[in-house]
Amino acid sequence: MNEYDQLWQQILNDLAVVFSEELYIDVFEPLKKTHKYANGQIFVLVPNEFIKNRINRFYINKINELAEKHYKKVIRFKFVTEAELVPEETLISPERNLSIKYRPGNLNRTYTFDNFVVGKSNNFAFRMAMKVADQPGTVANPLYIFGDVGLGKTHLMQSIGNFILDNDIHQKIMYVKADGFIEDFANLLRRERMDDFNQKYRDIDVLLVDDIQIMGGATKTQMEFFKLFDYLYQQNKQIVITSDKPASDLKNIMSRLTSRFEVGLTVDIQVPDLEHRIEILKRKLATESSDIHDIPNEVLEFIASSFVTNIRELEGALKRVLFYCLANNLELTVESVNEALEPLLKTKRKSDSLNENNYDKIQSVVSDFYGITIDDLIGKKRHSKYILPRHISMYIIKSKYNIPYKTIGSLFGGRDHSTVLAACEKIENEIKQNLSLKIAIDTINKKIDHFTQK
Ligand SMILES: Nc1ncnc2c1ncn2[C@@H]1O[C@H](COP(=O)(O)OP(=O)(O)OP(=O)(O)O)[C@@H](O)[C@H]1O
Repeated sequence: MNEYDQLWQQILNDLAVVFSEELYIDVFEPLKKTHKYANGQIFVLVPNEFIKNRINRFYINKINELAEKHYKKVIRFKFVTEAELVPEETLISPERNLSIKYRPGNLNRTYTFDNFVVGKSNNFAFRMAMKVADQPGTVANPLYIFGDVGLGKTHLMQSIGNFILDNDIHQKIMYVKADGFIEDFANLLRRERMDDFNQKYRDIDVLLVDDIQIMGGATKTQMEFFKLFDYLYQQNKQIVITSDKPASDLKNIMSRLTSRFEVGLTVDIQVPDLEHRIEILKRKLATESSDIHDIPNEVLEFIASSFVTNIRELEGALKRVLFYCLANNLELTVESVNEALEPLLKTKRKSDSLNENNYDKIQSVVSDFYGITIDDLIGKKRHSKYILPRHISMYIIKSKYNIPYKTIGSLFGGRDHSTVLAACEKIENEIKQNLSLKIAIDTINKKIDHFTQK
């Protein structure tokens, strides 16, 4: 018996106690085995629509609650009839010629909830994404996911699409990067093929738009996107958007759009801590097709400590280590891994130390400009003569280097993510209304450019 059948058996035992014998025999007894497991869902085959509807209407919440109790992880049960198990391939027209990796709607099938490693930094985002996928269009619309580069926004967004498609293969999902949308819209203007455009974007159930910040400045595209957004929203079609910043921070995106983004639910993904990064490495290692499936802990720790802020880089480092050690027949030790990663680490060290020097320079230019000491700039004093320069320095570091808010916080005496985020937002908003502040920051920026280019 596999683990999903075991879990189902435990749930059946509980259901037999919770419900009357008559009901149990009618509804649950025929459902002996699970059919398959995919992307966080266990499928159970039911004999007919009647039983399926009965379970979905009255018992599904209890079943999922028991599943979480026994399994200790988020998992869902899905009850399907034989007729619903149409193989996906039969629904794809041959001319679409989709590769094995991609599914209808431009979805990358490798991005699933299953292989998304959950930790403190992404737990809330993950849970909300699961809820949205479970009940598209009803729980949170739009779902707005933001976070720094390479932290799993696309992965989570596409997991939603894959989950919905696993549930109902007839759902029409459309995943698009914002630049793809801009291009489609430009083609539409050139060829005046509004019907094609509308069919692609309006005749859908779920819209997933990645990296919305790229739409900044593309005013006509934004106007078209605004119309599309309203059209889908009015019909309760689920919309999911990702971005590298909160909606209120988006530059050159019209406010009627950003305010729409804020109507739903905003979740963020932070930089994972060391333990979480090691867990990600372990899970990636298990799926790598290399012969190496076991790496000493100290080696994993070494890799995870060297690549902190971007999971894409972390994955790349692991791949390089595996190839390098296999090709050179090396044992996986910290020394050989260091050797394998040396070229990557060298470039990283160079750019990190350049940037670190530049953060110092920014702090020193700002404190000079306002006639305060660096200690007061980064310290805890709450007087306004220190607070404004402190906030300005944080804002300038974020806008120049786009490093995580938490990292900026560490440059200012260990302040947390939300303090830095609030400071950056405050300055960003004030610049719009306060001309003298804008002039001051322009002047500071010129001085910084002068020093950092030396
Ligand atoms: N929690 C996670 N568990 C497993 N893999 C992850 C996780 N987070 C990110 N990844 C992996 O890291 C890589 C980068 O993730 P993804 O492309 O989703 O990041 P992103 O935030 O969308 O980046 P960008 O801002 O560049 O668009 C992907 O291969 C993804 O599978």
